[in-house]
This record gives sequence, structure tokens and C-alpha cells, in this order.
Amino acid sequence: MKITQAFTFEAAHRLPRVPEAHRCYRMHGHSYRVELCLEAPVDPQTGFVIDFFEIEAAFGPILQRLDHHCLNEIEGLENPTAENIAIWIFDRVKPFVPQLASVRIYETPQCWAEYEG
Ligand SMILES: Nc1nc2c(c(=O)[nH]1)N=C([C@H](O)[C@H](O)COP(=O)(O)OP(=O)(O)OP(=O)(O)O)CN2
Ligand SMILES: [Zn+2]
Repeated sequence: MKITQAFTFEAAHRLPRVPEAHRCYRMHGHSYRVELCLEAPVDPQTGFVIDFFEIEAAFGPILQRLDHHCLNEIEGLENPTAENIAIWIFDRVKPFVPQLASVRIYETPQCWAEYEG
């Protein structure tokens, strides 16, 4: 069974490795959407893969490190592309939520990156 919980955060970033003429070279912001997808059997007792509240508790402190921050200043996110943010989140959530199967990060409703570890 797969379950997904979505979160949002606001953050500033710039992409230091694109050409200077690229508009993303300059500092700007996004309203990011994160989707954490978990895959595991349903516990017949609870009817849950895992309680959504447990995911929220595990991801909360990680989300706080991103929300209303400049992503370039966060260790490991010096080049904060959607791809690298997905990897960064996956690597930090997986130890606490072993059922984590993938992380999706949306920069806009039309553009996202998905990492499956
Ligand atoms: N593969 C990737 N390509 C791009 C990424 C990325 O993370 N991975 N990121 C960017 C920039 O962050 C850029 O800010 C995204 O562009 P944006 O102007 O926000 O999005 P749109 O062009 O779709 O939105 P408009 O409404 O047209 O401004 C670029 N590429
Ligand atoms: Zn951007």
C-alpha cells in the first residue's frame, strides 16, 4: 500500500551553477510543495501503513529548517535545485521513516522532481 502526505514551505534560493543570464541565477522565491510517499503493508490492527501524525512529527523539524529560509545557506543545499532538495529531504527523513519510498518536490504546480533513493 502507498500513502502520501503533502507539506508546503516558503523559501528563497538562487541557482549558482546556471549562466549569469539565466533568471534563476538571481535570488528569488518559491512556494514549495513536498510530497512524502510511503510504501508498506497495512497493519490489520490499526488499518494504517503509518499514522499521518507520525509522519508529521518526523518531518516537522526538517521542514522548519527549510521554511522561510534561504536554501543556499543550508548545509548540503548550496545548489538548491528541485532535484537536490528532493535528495536532501529523502536522506534526512528516511532514517526516521523507513517506509519512505519517494520524495516529490514541486517548485511550481507544473514542475517537480521525484527521488526514490
Ligand atoms: N531541472 C530543473 N530545472 C530548473 C530548476 C530546477 O530546480 N530543476 N529550477 C529553476 C528555477 O528555480 C526557476 O526559478 C524556476 O522557474 P520559475 O520561473 O519559477 O518557473 P516557471 O518558469 O515555470 O514560472 P513562470 O510563472 O513562468 O515564472 C529553473 N529550472
Ligand atoms: Zn527557483
